Amino acid sequence: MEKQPRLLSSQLFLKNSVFEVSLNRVILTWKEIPTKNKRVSGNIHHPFKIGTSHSVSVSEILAVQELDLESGTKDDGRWQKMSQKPTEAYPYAFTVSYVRRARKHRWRCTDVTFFCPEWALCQQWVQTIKEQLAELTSRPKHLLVYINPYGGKQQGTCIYEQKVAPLFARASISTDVIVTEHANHARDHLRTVAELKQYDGVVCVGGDGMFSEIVHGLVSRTQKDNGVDQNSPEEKLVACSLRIGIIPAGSTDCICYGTVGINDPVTSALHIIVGDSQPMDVCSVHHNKTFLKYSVSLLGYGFYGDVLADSERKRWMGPARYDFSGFKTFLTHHYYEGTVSFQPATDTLGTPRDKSPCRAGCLTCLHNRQQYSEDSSDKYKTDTDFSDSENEGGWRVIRGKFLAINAASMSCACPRSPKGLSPAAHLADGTTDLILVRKCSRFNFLRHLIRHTSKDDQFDMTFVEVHRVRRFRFLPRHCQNDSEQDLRENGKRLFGQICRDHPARGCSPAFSSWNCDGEILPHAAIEVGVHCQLIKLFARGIEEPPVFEDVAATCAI
Ligand SMILES: Nc1ncnc2c1ncn2[C@@H]1O[C@H](COP(=O)(O)OP(=O)(O)OP(=O)(O)O)[C@@H](O)[C@H]1O
Repeated sequence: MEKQPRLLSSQLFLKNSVFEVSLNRVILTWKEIPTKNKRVSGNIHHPFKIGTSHSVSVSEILAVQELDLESGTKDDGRWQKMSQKPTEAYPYAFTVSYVRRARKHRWRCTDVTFFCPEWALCQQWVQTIKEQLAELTSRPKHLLVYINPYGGKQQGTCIYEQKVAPLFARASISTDVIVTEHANHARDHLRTVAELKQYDGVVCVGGDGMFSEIVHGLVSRTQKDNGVDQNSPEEKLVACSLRIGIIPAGSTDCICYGTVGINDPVTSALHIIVGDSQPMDVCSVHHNKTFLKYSVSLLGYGFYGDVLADSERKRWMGPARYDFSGFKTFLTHHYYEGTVSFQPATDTLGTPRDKSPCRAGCLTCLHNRQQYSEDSSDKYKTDTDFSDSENEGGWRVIRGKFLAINAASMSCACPRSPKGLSPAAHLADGTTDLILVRKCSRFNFLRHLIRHTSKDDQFDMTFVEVHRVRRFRFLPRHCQNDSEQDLRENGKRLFGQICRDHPARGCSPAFSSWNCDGEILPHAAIEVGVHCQLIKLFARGIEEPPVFEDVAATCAI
């Protein structure tokens, strides 16, 4: 890294020792100056403990504040007692609040207080650090916050007020807070009346459903403002300029887990404050040239659609409904016939079978984003006259009986399934991983499901195939010539008809439902296109754990 010129360097007092403290544009360091006694004993007994050195990246400093040693420190509008006694030689002090990495991707806010011999020096430090922070233009200053008071364990408001708002205040971020009053309140507000120009980002306090509302509101508003027709599947959508922050307060918080590595409100708040930016792909889902929904994580037909449809009918069971419906759906073992057509992602780095997952600063996403920009304009427009042959115009067509058809636009990892549905899927490479699970025995399907939680490759099975794609379509067998005015009615009719016609067939219904990021779609025949990096999150992707954490974990084993 290029050596940065020093902005300030002083000997300051901290925790009973004098430290050499220095600041450049990138880093603040403080290194203990060894005293004579310590040096002697250190050389003999603790050669590595002497002169302990700490450093913090300027981009991860939240705030700096001068302390009033007479009466305490003014923090978040409240006066607090000094925890450290000043010495006579160092009567002035300032506190730097910064991000400390804790275990398992957790971030915490830590304070360090430096004592200065002179008032002017103290002022100079505070001023210089403030100037450096002011130059970090990616940091938000004014945010629009939506809180779902009913998400997860109904703790959204409390989580925001107790854990997040004090951190925002400390970092001098102002907010306009809206507690939602009904479902789709946030989506509709964003889409219509929100004065977006005055904000640097939108924050949702809730779960994946609430995040989906924000995505729909923001993406729709951006298209409306730019005159883009969402109903046209071929239309290239305009990327949203505002970043989205997620404070996890839902039941699963899959998106937060997959973009930060942990569901922890304080960690997420700190990622927002430091102004992180993680682009994300968004899939648009259309039926019959009509826009249905956007999806950022999972589109699942068959198994995952059936589990969701069944669990929706059992809301009274609480979170246990997912286990119950999952088990029930596994036992029913329905398969669905249809045609899947897809446009494979060629010229892209990476495959769904890669061993390395998408991580912070992912080079695959960076490379594929460039590739996408270069060739998306023609690819998006050439396939409107798509025909149903085996390999036409770069499209592949597969007909069959499927237990599950899943499109994972990210790994879909969550605390329950840390690997996720497609462990090597990327957050922002302009593709989705299309996983086709063909009809097989219950035993084999169980083996496939179990592999999602083990180290074994869930795609290494004869009845499973996975393709990295830019677009795909699905047409259920029994409605290929159907206008599908009411899928569910047709499904019921066909289901009855098929059962009458083929009593020995096991009575698999003709249609499943699409599970679109946890919501049921009203149609089975859909067309899906991936829009590369359409949105940005206040996140940085999952960071590789520091080496010492790995070593510690290995030692623990
Ligand atoms: N004030 C409200 N009253 C009722 N429903 C709301 C309100 N605000 C938002 N919602 C809806 O509640 C649904 C669920 O919320 P949310 O995603 O926050 O929690 P969750 O479902 O418990 O978590 P997850 O989606 O992570 O499983 C969302 O789809 C959202 O549209």
